[in-house]
Amino acid sequence: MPFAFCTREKRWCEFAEPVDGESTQFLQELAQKYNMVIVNPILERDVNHGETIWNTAVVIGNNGNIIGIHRKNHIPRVGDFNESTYYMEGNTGHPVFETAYGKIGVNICYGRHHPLNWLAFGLNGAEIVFNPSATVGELSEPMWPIEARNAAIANSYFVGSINRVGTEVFPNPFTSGDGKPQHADFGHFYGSSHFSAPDASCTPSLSRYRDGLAISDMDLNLCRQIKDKWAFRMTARYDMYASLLSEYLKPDFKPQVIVDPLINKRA
Ligand SMILES: NC(=O)NCCC(=O)O
Repeated sequence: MPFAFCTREKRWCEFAEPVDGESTQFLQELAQKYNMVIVNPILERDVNHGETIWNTAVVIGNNGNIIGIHRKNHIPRVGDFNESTYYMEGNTGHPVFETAYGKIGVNICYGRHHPLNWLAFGLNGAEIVFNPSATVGELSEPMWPIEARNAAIANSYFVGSINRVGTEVFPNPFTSGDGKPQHADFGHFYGSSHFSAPDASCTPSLSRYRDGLAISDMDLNLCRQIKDKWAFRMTARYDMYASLLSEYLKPDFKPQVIVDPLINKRA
């Protein structure tokens, strides 16, 4: 489907489909035929819950079976990414799917800006986290080579960064409350898909302008080897952060700031 969430027009909901809908069925056949695990990002319509719309990744096993789903946790409210008009934050947590080829998680698009989102897939044992994205150059390109690579290092797993390629123009111009004149062009989806590894290595990126297929070997033993070497999990001090977060969530939270009693002395 077009990445039409910029428009806020509800007609694009017509593209929504159930988890086992047309696109999943199409990919189920391919998964079985080619012995592949496939991540299928869809606009999900949940008919059992009042037609709720979600941004969902369906994970299909190499026997063509649906292993499970993950719903996007963090919904952007930036630039033309008016996705909150269509769906709410996901309710599936941070599932890791144990497949024939490894334990995989899916951090959907804007979730890559949230280090705790990456962490949670790691805590659940992910060996590869895929980040299917639709993002444009003007907004996020400077961040693109950094965030996933950093997540791979910090969490001792591989990351697959996947981005849409090309430009989309919509029938009706839209605005996004950012002072820019109305426009119908969403901007350039800059592709640049690649894989990052826990040892900080990274594959070359695919093109910014053409569709492509990235094929990469991944030795999943590297996840454990890097954990043994760097011990990030063992040195992480989760207890300290858990207690800070639980304090932070309280309405009467006071930031731990110690003011220099002499701060104004030279004024
Ligand atoms: N689709 C989506 O979540 N895009 C947000 C933009 C970004 O995170 O770069």
